[in-house]
Amino acid sequence: ATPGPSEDSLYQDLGKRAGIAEMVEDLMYRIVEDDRIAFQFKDIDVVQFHTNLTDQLCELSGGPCTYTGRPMTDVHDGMNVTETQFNALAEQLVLAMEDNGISTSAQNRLLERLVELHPQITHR
Ligand code: HEM
Repeated sequence: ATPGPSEDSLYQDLGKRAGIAEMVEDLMYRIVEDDRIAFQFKDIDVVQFHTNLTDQLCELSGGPCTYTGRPMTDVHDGMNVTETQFNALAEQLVLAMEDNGISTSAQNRLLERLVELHPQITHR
């Protein structure tokens, strides 16, 4: 879909695909240090996860990317992701964005779009 002006500006504010890739890398280091969620990620394909989450956030923010990973419901199926775990990941994402100098406004705009995915991720 053609991005509207506000979506396009979120993509810019996140530092385009390179900025998003950087913050996703930082997020991954944070995840393995967070006892609330690290266990869920112990067997993942790190490169695949990094590429797919970066593309997803790029597309979601209005950038010229296409997410080619699996549907969110399929990916998180059988993980029983709790509210606490979801919030822990969101918290680490905020801290990763903070580390990368992303404005509070851009952080909140991205979180708004991620909240829409919440039902597809938790309690599956
Ligand atoms: C905003 C919340 C979240 C988003 C946007 C998200 C998005 C994604 C994406 C894009 C992938 C890659 C899919 C693929 O490679 O096909 C993925 C994989 C994964 N996610 Fe999430 N996720 C979220 C929350 C969580 C939470 C809270 C957990 C657990 C605590 C979790 C656990 C995992 C695991 C373990 C994988 C790897 C699965 C595999 O490769 O088999 N996710 N997620």
